[in-house]
Amino acid sequence: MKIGTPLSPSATRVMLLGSGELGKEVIIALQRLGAEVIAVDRYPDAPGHQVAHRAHVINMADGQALRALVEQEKPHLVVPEIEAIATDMLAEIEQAGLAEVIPTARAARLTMNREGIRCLAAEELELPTSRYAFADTQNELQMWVDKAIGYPCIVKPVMSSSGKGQSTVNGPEDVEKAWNYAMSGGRVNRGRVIVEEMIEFDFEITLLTVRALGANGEIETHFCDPIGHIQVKGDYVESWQPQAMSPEALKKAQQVAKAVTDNLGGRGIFGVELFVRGDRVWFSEVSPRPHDTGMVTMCSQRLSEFELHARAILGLPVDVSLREPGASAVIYGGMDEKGIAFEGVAQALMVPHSDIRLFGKPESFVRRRMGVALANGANVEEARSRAKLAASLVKPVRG
Ligand SMILES: Nc1ncnc2c1ncn2[C@@H]1O[C@H](COP(=O)(O)OP(=O)(O)OP(=O)(O)O)[C@@H](O)[C@H]1O
Ligand SMILES: NCC(=O)N[C@@H]1O[C@H](COP(=O)([O-])[O-])[C@@H](O)[C@H]1O
Ligand SMILES: [Mg+2]
Repeated sequence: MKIGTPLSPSATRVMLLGSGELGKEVIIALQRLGAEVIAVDRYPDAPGHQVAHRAHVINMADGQALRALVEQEKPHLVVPEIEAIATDMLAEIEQAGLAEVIPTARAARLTMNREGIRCLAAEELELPTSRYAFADTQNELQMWVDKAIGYPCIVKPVMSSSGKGQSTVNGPEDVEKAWNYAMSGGRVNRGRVIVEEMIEFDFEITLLTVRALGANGEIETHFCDPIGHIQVKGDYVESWQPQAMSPEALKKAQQVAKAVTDNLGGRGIFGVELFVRGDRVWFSEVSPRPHDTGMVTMCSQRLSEFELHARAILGLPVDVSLREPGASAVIYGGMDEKGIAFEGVAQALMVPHSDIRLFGKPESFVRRRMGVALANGANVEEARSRAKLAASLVKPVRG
């Protein structure tokens, strides 16, 4: 990979597929390393569009539109930032040698559908996961719950993220509602769900795992310190780093992460989601890209997960060391409105060792993530309370 100045023939050209809050930070990190970056998303003025060299709006699930744009822009690297992409076309693009897909087109395909990654992890790699089954109808769902999964359990569309369409089923009376909710919340209406046994975990973590070129030119695997997080309705609201865990559980978590990321291959960062109880560890899912809970690394690590991704994909050395304990807390839109404003920013920034990131999304929804508060502390508890306080002081108002 060549490092040049943007628009020069030696610059590495990178196309981000998805340009939300995570992509925006990857774009900035890439540009700081001399890359030329093209941001693509489904709507105009997405956060990453606002900082990239060029911006495009297309339906990324439309394979032909995707290929046409890749042929037009001729990126060296195509970097998926969301799951809902025409992954068959990514494979064609990779096969035809039009661009390198990060980390690989196969990783993007396997992780966009819960069925792909769950079967790989549980059946092929034999990693510990919750019990699970797939269903195409409400009757089939009920049958699997009765026969194999039991109550309580969790129902999710096979293609969804950030908790969309996900619900907990506590008894037979909840099954119909969960089925209907999954049908309305799936990304592509495939009419298929996964039902999972509810794991009673002590805590859950994201283990950021980086595959990067080492000094000898071979891929090396690096683990960041575990990130603890809290999810509400399947969407993250708070995260912190480091999450304390037993040496045994940490070892198992790293083994699981290594097995999954070795199999998926390529270069870049992965967010490996794991449930932990005592010394037991269950694999939940993996993002072959920066993870929302990893936004905490903007204040807790020497290099954020975005800088690590940028370095790894450009073939540069990485450093996953922790700088100091940190935490993040989400700022939601709280209203359905275009062009909102924020009050209380000054008050939020008066919280010691705090910072905020407002993503610049042009439209707010009640549960849309519009920003995040970050904070450091002498320990995770102090960082968490500061981040939560700072987030609570930022008040979205009608613009
Ligand atoms: N089998 C399970 N047992 C216990 N909790 C679960 C289970 N499955 C999901 N959860 C809870 O729901 C959260 C979201 O689930 P999951 O990660 O599968 O959804 P998602 O929509 O892919 O989320 P994201 O895209 O934000 O990662 C988990 O982080 C966890 O808190
Ligand atoms: N859990 C996945 C995740 O956090 N993805 C992040 O959210 C954006 C979409 O936000 P939007 O739905 O508000 O447009 C994505 O582009 C990505 O940055
Ligand atoms: Mg998840």
